[in-house]
Amino acid sequence: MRTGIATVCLSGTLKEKMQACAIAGFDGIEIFEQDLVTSPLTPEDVRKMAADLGLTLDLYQPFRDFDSVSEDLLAANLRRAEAKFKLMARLGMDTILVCSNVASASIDSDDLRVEQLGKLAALAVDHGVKVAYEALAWGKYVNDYEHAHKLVEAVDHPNLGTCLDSFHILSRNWDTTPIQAFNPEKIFFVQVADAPKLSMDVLSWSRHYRVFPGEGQFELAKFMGHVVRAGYTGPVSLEIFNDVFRQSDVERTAVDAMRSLIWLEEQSAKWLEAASDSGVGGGAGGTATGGTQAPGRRRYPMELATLPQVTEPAGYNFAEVRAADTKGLETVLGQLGFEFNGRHRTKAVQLWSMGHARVIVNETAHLEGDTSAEDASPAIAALGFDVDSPVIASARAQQLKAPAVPRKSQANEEVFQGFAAPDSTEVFLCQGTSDGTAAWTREFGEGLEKPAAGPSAVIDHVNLAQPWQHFDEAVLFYTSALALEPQPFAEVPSPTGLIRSQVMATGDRAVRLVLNLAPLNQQRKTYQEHIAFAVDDLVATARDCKARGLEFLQIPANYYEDLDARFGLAPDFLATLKDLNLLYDRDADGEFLHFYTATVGSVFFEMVERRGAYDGYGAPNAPVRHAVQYDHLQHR
Ligand SMILES: O=C(O)c1ccc(O)c(O)c1
Ligand SMILES: [Mg+2]
Repeated sequence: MRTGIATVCLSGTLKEKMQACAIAGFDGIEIFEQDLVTSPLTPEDVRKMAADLGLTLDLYQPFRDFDSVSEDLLAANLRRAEAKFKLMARLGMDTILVCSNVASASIDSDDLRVEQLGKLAALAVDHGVKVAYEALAWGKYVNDYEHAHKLVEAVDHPNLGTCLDSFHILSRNWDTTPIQAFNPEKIFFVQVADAPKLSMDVLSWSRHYRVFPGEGQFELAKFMGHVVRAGYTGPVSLEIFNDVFRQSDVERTAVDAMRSLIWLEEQSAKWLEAASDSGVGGGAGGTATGGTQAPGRRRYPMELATLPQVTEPAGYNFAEVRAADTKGLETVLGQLGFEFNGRHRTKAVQLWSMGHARVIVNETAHLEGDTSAEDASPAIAALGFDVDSPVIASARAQQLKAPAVPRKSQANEEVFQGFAAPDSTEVFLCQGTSDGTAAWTREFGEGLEKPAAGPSAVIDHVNLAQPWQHFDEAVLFYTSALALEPQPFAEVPSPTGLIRSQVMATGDRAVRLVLNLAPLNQQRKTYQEHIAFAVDDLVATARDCKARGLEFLQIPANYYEDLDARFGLAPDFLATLKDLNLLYDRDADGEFLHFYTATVGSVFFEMVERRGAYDGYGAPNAPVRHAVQYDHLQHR
């Protein structure tokens, strides 16, 4: 699959954008007109720079408001087009995107459009240009890709084809199945964009909320499957208008973009395989030679590369918290009922466990070198996940451009494969055992081969605060590299604003990772993150914790009045909840009891009990937690 990206996706100057695209490994780019118009580079400079960087210049865009106009306007539009065709010759580009008219269209006649697009195609021949006509979702008369394609077919000119843009198609809920019957020679270009499903006008949605594939909710693998079945072999190019990407670090965004295409390529191949297995659709493609598909699979002209295959992780192996001064953490873990299992033979780390929940306390400060007080305070540094094959999972992550973080180790010590997540949390790939133990724990203290005695517990979920500019990147990262499935996101009110909360989970919920968008204007170090442990009997656990002197997050009395109003709880039970600062939720699936500890550095802990098939996180209680924590921060 040939990869591309429109310069409009990225921040910086045209030169910076082009360099970032080359570094990220794109085959080609779309030049968004404004990036050229505002650039000090001559078209010849751009052409040379692209050649030097190994980038093809695949599409010049956009050319607006051409069709459906009066005679006078058509003449002006053709003159305008000719100027762009000449410019393209200097750039060494041969394809231009013409989008359907949104502004000056005054005549609703397909016959007229066929005539006018025919004139444009005839002019294009003289300049060696190909015109890719795109139906904008908000086009005045042409806003449906099948309509645009029908016009192209009617013109029937070798220099006129269509541009398929997944956003315009999927935002309108158009069925993509007809694409597979398109003549591939008439598909001049394919643009892919994902988006969260929002209910708003489609223009604003498109201009501000597009995201890279895998970061939104569109069925892009299916869209691509239909494109591949048609027999299309041209570039698959990202065109993402997004307010955040446009102000984020350009090289980093380009890598995020590339990751999304690598992932989409794999997902498209999988979709095709599954669809042919289940006999879904037929399609026009499938006669071609070449391709990297495994034997037995249907072959298509577009080659789709695959990745090392991973299944979802089986569970958390450990969570690691790092602090220069570990006293506060040790105290809280002890009060929660964790057992200290000793220090590592060679590293400055401690192991604490409770049932199958393992917490590593790393005694080295967060950053090496000059460490500020905040960097030295406790923070979640790493997560270990049980996977079938750490080597395969690591290979996959690295092919998805995740930076590797090899863990230093000595002879006879388990070597963890690891990589850095977008928020710099280290993700380690471990091999769990069926009884829930971990072999590496023998490297600690006296040797710990069986789970510690005491209450059974597991890591229920981990909640990581994500810097605002990396949130979408993180969703794609955990989806693509770790096979976690994004759940519908929620917005939680807090005193510092609405906090976007996105659960990433395995199908069996053995791994639940909650990504919270940290409020604006806060440094990473002041984000609060937490690890939640599930126990069988929360009330008993809370009583034990209280007896050991644990500092609970204090829940306001108003909360319990509201709880009683909503659920009509038995007075004894309500009194117990209130006495122990427990929170409660209930839905059709079951009940949820939980409590939080006070915060140490930027970390706090949660204990939960899930009753029945309760699958949530006590969402109605989250605003209470945020408000109390905010209050504490103000007074500390
Ligand atoms: O928002 C727009 O105007 C616009 C322009 C060009 C495109 O290819 C597109 O998909 C949207
Ligand atoms: Mg487009």
